[in-house]
Amino acid sequence: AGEINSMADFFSFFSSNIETPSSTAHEIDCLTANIVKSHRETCQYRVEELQALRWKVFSREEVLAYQSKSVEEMWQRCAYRLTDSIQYVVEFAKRIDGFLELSQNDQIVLLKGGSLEVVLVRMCRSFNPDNGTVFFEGKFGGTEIFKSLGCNDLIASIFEFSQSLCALHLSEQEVALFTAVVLLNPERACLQEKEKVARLHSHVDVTFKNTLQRSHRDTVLSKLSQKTLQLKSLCSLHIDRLRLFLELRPLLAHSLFPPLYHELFTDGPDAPLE
Ligand SMILES: CCS(=O)(=O)c1ccc([C@@H](NC(=O)Cc2ccccc2)C(=O)Nc2ccc(C(O)(C(F)(F)F)C(F)(F)F)cc2)cc1
Repeated sequence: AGEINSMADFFSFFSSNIETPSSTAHEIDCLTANIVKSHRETCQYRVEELQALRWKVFSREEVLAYQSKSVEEMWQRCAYRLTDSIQYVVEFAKRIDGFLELSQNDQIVLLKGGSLEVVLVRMCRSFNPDNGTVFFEGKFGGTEIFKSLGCNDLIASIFEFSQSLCALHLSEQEVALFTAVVLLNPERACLQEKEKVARLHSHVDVTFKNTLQRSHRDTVLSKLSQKTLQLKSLCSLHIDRLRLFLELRPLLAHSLFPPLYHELFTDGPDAPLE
């Protein structure tokens, strides 16, 4: 142990031995309120809006029209839609207390690694489990409208994932906390201040677990950890398919996709998120 021969030693000894105080119940309640508020402000469509639109299902003709579109056009439409949703996730992240205090690099690492995962979790709110349809370009359609993408396995897995997530009947508060936990993942590669992200993550994780336990939904907790693994593989499958698509069309890539989509999902030269 360091000898205390001077005031400097005393302060260095003393400061290195203060336990970082575990967050108080008050801090946790503030964080919960902040995350739920941030989600509500950036969720893109409210659940009530999406449910009120469920009756709007694509007609046979509209389905055929989608199926006769080129691969390029369908990829472009999905990329634009996803980029739209990702912008809202970026805004959600920026409103989480502590996120903007992370280094710019770490903010980008967390968004590159987690934004699509958060979109796919949020997307389950626009999924109708009764007829297996998702809200896309103004109406509800099944996997058949994405046929010309040429990724039926990816689409099928995304729909299955949405179906299984719907079965958990997550409340908006649970979606807010779960997506914050997914986003603030300290295990993302290349984080500069891993401990800082880990502290933020643990605060949200504790909050999320407390919320579920208080509402006697502990079983959901065990299912969600398995969902997180599925989410990881789903997103890497999505990104692999995108890369495959882009590699076959190097010229199209830049003209076809919005810049943010490109920055997040290809390893092109990194540019800071606007
Ligand atoms: C994610 C947040 S939320 O639940 O609020 C929310 C849900 C659905 C959409 C939906 N909004 C539109 O369509 C916009 C609009 C409306 C009217 C005319 C034209 C345009 C939308 O974007 N769906 C949608 C489904 C599926 C996809 C897949 O790419 C994926 F992989 F994500 F699931 C696809 F592969 F299934 F296509 C990608 C996108 C937006 C937000």
